[in-house]
Amino acid sequence: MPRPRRVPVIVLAGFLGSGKTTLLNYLLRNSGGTRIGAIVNDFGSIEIDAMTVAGQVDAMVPLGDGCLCCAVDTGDMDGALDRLARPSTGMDVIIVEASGLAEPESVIRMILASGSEHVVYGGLVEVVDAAEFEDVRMRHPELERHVRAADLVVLNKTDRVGEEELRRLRGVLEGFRPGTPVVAAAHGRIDPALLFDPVHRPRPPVEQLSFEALLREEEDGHADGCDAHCEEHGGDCGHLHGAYESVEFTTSRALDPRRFMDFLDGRPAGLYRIKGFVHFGAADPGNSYAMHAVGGFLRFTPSRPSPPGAGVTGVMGGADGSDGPSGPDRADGEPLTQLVLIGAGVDGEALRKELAACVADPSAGPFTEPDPQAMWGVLRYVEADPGEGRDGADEVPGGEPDVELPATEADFAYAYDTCADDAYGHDYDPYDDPDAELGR
Ligand SMILES: Nc1nc2c(ncn2[C@@H]2O[C@H](COP(=O)(O)OP(=O)(O)OP(=O)(O)O)[C@@H](O)[C@H]2O)c(=O)[nH]1
Repeated sequence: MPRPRRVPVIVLAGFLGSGKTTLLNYLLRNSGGTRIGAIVNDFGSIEIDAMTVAGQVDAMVPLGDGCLCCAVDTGDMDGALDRLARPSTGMDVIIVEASGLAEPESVIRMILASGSEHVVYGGLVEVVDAAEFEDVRMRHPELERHVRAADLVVLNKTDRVGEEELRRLRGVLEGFRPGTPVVAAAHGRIDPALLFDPVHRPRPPVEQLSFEALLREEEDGHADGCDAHCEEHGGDCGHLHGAYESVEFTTSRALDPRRFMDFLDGRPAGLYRIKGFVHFGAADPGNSYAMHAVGGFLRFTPSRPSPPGAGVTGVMGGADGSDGPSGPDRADGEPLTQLVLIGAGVDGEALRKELAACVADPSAGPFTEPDPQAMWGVLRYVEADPGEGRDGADEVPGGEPDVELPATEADFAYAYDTCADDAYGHDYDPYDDPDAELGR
């Protein structure tokens, strides 16, 4: 009897904010005819990554809160794999996006141990943030182990470092495990054939997987999720997520852009990652923003309106034809602000209070006159979605965003364009530019 066709399962890992979701979305947009199923594991109960991926993928299963690698009960993962891989779905490949704090080896072990006869482990892709790698590995040397376990290393965010630094980093990464391909990329734009067509891969990942290393760890008693191990070690299992906590913040009321920018400017050093969707109500009624902070990096991306009828869960339901980040909405169609903040040694309660203090004055209704000046602080960090488009056709950094700007404010549009032109400069300040000040 012929063996059933088995769908390769690729693990996409990398530290917080390194660009996993960006890369996944790029692959989804540029997959040609390949049918991709995605399993997304968010660290934090608001599934921001899942929201960003849904709508672009053939089938997506969010695995929700907490680190996949900690799950003692692997039933969710098994169920998701089996559902996505069963022959009736016609799936060609499944990508598991691990949380930014997951132990990739644990996730791999889960896949290897899967009871599903329809899947086969397809390799580990480790995404490395070129701009943050050295700082992060000083704090978390275990990152080196993650890179060593990879079958393909994507050195992402190359646009944020100079050529010399890039060469140096490439050397460092190649040195961890000589022979493992290191691919440089900006905005996760790698050749999908590196992942989807094992025949054309530089090295077949399944062969490259170090079963021995995994088995050795298993013998060391650190293989079935980390909970028991964590307990034994007083909560410190050496896994990255042991030191981190996530804080969620949701409000249906608009944020005041000035207060919110003050909050971001003064964020505590341990608060490494913030992601989610923000709306500023009267200050900018035409737009909601996807926002990302990674270390000192901050970006707002105008998000597309949710598809009609998406309701409270936005685009979480799966393929819906939209092709960009789309924020969550309340049942009445008004946008929601939803943020996940992830950090080490942060005071969650204090952060929530500070964010609550950023809520705009309720007397300013959602659609009163826009206040362009209030938005200037935000606009300094706005860029169009650079991952947009297929095959790089319209992937001009800082290109014209596909969103409606406030029609009443030509000045606002001018400031917006000018900031967007400087999307990668980080230091453009409309306050310093007399020409930009009122768009004249
Ligand atoms: N400049 C620059 N920014 C990038 C690049 N890749 C991703 N980003 C931005 O980095 C931020 C984080 O990217 P994500 O793809 O969400 O990172 P992630 O690894 O999925 O994040 P977590 O799931 O929180 O771990 C977003 O603002 C991205 O637009 C890149 O190559 N260059």
